[in-house]
Amino acid sequence: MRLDRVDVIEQDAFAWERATGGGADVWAKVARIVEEVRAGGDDALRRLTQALDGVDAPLRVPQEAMEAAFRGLAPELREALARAADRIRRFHEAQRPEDLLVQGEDGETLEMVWRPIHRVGVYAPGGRAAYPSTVLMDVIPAQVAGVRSIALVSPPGPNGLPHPAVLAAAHLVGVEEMYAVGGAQAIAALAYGTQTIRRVDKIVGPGNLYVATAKRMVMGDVGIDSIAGPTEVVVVADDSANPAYVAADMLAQAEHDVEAGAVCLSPSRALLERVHEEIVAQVARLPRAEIAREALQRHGALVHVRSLEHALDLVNDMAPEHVEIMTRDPRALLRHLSTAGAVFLGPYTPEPVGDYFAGTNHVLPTHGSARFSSGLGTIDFLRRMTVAAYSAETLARHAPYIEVLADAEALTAHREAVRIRREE
Ligand SMILES: NC(=O)c1ccc[n+]([C@@H]2O[C@H](COP(=O)([O-])OP(=O)(O)OC[C@H]3O[C@@H](n4cnc5c(N)ncnc54)[C@H](O)[C@@H]3O)[C@@H](O)[C@H]2O)c1
Ligand SMILES: N[C@H](CO)Cc1c[nH]c[nH+]1
Ligand SMILES: [Zn+2]
Repeated sequence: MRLDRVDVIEQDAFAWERATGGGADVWAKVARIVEEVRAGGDDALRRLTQALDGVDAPLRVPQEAMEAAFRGLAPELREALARAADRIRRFHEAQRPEDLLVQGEDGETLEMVWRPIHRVGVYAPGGRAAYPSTVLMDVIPAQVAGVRSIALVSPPGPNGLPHPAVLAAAHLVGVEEMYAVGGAQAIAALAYGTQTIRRVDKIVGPGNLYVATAKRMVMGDVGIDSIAGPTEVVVVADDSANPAYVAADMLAQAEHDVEAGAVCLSPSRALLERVHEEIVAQVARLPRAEIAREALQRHGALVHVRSLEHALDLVNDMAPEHVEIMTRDPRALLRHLSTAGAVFLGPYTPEPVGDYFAGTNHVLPTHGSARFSSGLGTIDFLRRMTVAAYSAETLARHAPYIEVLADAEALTAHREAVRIRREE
């Protein structure tokens, strides 16, 4: 999107310039970092932290540092974090899935039971901004699921420790294991382990392109939640929308990162022109104006669509992280919407309510990965197992069919494992 003149484009000309998801350069750089950590362990981690974060910091964050940061927190921030934590906990408790038991017609029982993952690594970003809210979003669902071992990583600031608000949030939710390391090197350490950091079973949490690319690279050796990279918002608005609200919400995501994306789709050209004016006026007042401007220039668009239905078709193709619907009847459009990380309905549900306080999770799939994955939730920290139990009578009833199927695959030992029991 251009900011120096009104820039509204037609639907047919729209191709979303979303963050590339890394590209060959980022992929190659991240591959080098991951290999360096695998081969060099703690020494490599500290070398990379020195090179990329400009500080040589001990890896383990002492418990006292978290406690001291919590004690030093401004009372209003402490209260806001505590209230947000309660709300996030309640919504994630409500997500706990039930075990399933099916009593089969031949006497067998078939179950599906949920078990927590043993050990998870969670990432809280800390490069361009500090994210204490992400500590809550990562850690609380893991605790609700019953995960026994949680390792939190976040990049160090100039004093060698993560930002005080991140440390304080970690103390608030009872984190016992934290490391001052960020970027791709932190993801590699969690995936493969070092002398200090024990490897985990799954890594969750958002981050910049380096973090998101590293998660893609280690996936398979370790579980990951989703590709939660640079943030994105698509606002679907009609002529009843307030252009100042639309602009404010686009800027709220654009200020995260030059790779962030912000798009408005509307059948009203007049609204889009007003949104453009508002963006130009509002961005100038932001401390992070430079980041927001660059993000909008790279990945921003105001798109004139044929109808609201067409707007939703486009959204379902884009599969963005966040969708806001600011129309006369937002709920009526919801049933046409299938593919987004999180949805915010109506003029009084700006996306930052979900970033901080509603109780829904702000760790969400980006770069089109909402096509196949969802935002972080309690279920991401659980595994399911099926359980089958037969009696002798049940086995006798099923054996003829199993034996025929085993013969068809020429797997004689399979047939014998069943037949041997029929002869008891
Ligand atoms: N999708 C989501 O759910 C979600 C939620 C919150 C935040 N986010 C995103 O998280 C990101 C936070 O980014 P950030 O940069 O502020 O913090 P970050 O912690 O993700 O990244 C900082 C780290 O990146 C590494 N790094 C920086 N430049 C590098 C380079 N040139 N080469 C190699 N490594 C480098 C450094 O190690 C640094 O510690 C933003 O893009 C934001 O939009 C996404
Ligand atoms: N909008 C970001 C991605 O969902 C999350 C966030 C954290 N703090 C502020 N915003
Ligand atoms: Zn945000």
